[in-house]
Amino acid sequence: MMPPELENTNTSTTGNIGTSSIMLTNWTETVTVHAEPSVSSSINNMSSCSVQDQGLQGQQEPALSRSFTILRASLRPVTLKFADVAYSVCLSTKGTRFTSGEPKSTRAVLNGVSGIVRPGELLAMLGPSGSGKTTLLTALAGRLPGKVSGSITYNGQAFSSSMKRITGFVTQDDVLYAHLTVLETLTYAALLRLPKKLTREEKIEQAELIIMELGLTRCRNSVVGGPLFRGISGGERKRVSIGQEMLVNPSLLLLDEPTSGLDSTTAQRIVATLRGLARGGRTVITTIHQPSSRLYRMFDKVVVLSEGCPIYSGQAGRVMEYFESLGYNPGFNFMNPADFLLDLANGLVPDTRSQDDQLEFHGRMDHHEDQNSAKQSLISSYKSNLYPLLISEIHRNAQDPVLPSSSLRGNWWQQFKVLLRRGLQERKHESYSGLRIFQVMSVSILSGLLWWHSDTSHIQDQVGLLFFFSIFWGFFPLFNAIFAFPQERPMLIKERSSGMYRLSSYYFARMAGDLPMELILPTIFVTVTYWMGGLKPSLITFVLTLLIILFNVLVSQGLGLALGAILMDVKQATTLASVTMLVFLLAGGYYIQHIPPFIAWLKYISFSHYCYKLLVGIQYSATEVYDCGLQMHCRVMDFPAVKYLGLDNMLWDAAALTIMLVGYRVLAYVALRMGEPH
Ligand SMILES: Nc1ncnc2c1ncn2[C@@H]1O[C@H](COP(=O)(O)OP(=O)(O)OP(=O)(O)O)[C@@H](O)[C@H]1O
Repeated sequence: MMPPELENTNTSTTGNIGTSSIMLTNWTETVTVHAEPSVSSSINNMSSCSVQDQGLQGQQEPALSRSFTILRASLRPVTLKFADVAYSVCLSTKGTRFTSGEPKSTRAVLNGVSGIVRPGELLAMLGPSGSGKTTLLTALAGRLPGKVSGSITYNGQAFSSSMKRITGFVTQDDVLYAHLTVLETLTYAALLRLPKKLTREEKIEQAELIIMELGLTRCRNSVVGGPLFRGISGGERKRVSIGQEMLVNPSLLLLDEPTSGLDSTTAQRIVATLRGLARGGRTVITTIHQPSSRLYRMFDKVVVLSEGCPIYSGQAGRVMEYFESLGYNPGFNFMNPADFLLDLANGLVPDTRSQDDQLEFHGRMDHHEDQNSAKQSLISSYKSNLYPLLISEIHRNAQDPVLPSSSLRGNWWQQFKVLLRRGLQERKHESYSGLRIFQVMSVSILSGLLWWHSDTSHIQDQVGLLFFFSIFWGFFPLFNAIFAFPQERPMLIKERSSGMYRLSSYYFARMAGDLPMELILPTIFVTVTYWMGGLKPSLITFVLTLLIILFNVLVSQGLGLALGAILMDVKQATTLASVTMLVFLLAGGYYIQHIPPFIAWLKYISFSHYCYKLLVGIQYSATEVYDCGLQMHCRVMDFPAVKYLGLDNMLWDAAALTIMLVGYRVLAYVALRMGEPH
């Protein structure tokens, strides 16, 4: 038996591209492409066969030609080799009602998988559901948490940050911003990911080209949509996800089930596009569930998995020959090779004693023992026939070009600006929502009416209004900020895993993006309630009151961001925030003035306490008096609620708030950084 991998040792790169004239299917046209005779030359001459070029051929615009030249220069051929890849997951150790106290166990998800994919090749991973395709793909993308044993090399090197930047990874679930349109989604991706040598206009033009290339023109201005409101269709979402990765012109492109849920024509077009991308000098790997024979013919190589073990790894076109040589024959000629492979991976082997009788073949489906022994036999055939040759090929010292370290992204400031603009656009519905404005306005008018023109003769009421300011503007921003990071987590993981931007530029853009609304609403609130409530009619006191409340808002927002980033779970974070705010409310110094000493320290960790103290401190001067009954005047500073606060050293209170402002935000950043997958 001639092993499929070795028979074509040299054809995978040079042969496939070299001699054939390939048909590259575009969404709008079909172009015959003549490929070049070697990988290096195919890359140098990529303009003749790359996908982007098809759009360019018709347009010939100088800006596009320039951007294309830069993109072409940024393409680095990647030879991916993986040998004996194994991966296990820890199963739950908790004793449940069904598994009372079972000892800790692990489960092998991948076991000894090997293969080679070269630039110019499209490799498909096939196997039944749960056979480990996604796990293998994630491992090859350098994104699998935990220890992966065996070796995975990219041009002979381990996965690195420069490799990360030239790798595109399309996950099975589309992670996209719901409120952005297709054009906005791809434009922001282009602005963030394309080399800094390109101008802004050139980057936008690349996004337009991808839209044309993927047949998304009709829906370019439609919003993507999410679970709560409808947007573009599932197939269009999938194409937008693929487009986002295509935009970076990745040298290595990995896709998890890019065709699932699509009609056969759309699926065919997507695979044709992938094949076109491969022929442009890229290394493309995809998992696929049930490809039609039309699709199957477009793959160069396949890896077939059965319960995490390989039963085949090599040339797609030689698969039938290989299994026939082992004595497995589908029985009829027109069977889709993919169906045959999936049957084999499930242990459903045709009965060789009566090959014509397909009823017999399917009649054996229920025989688990037979299936298991068939799988074992296929795995051992792989080990004895394919594995040794594959391993010697993997270890053969081919001249794998070393990847130069690249820094293609824009600088920190550019990333910050793009992320800020994208964030503002995505969240404008939320930030400027009428409901939120109504909520704040109604509370401010209602409290203005309740405290209508209160004066110092009702000092208890006035102090109560100041306490209400500190508490309301402690709660409101805290609960808004809690959602920020848990909601964005999938997007953050996806984009950070591909090295799209720095965490700090994202973090500062997120904070800056939230600021306008976080500051405008309390400003309106305080302006309305302050003057309606009859507080000191002094412009300076009003401005200082406003500044203290805005400061309090920022501290409270920082605490919300930190809780969200640490727990990354909205439910847990809101529970903890409610308890915290309740403690701050009670320990703030308004409701209880005789707190037992052993718990009185609580007020020192409460930002509402400091805010309240500062508000009272600037509202009343040391000599101010109030009408305390029987036509007597008492000093405000002697009023029990004010006296308890001790207003002598307010600089310390301002310093405490400043420390909290910085501390909570640093904490949020550190939590985000530590929560990143390594
Ligand atoms: N973290 C994990 N914890 C427990 N089991 C896991 C974990 N990761 C993977 N598995 C198991 O490993 C097996 C392989 O999963 P994987 O998602 O790679 O399969 P797949 O072939 O991609 O399946 P599908 O085609 O249905 O997407 C599955 O049985 C899955 O339940």
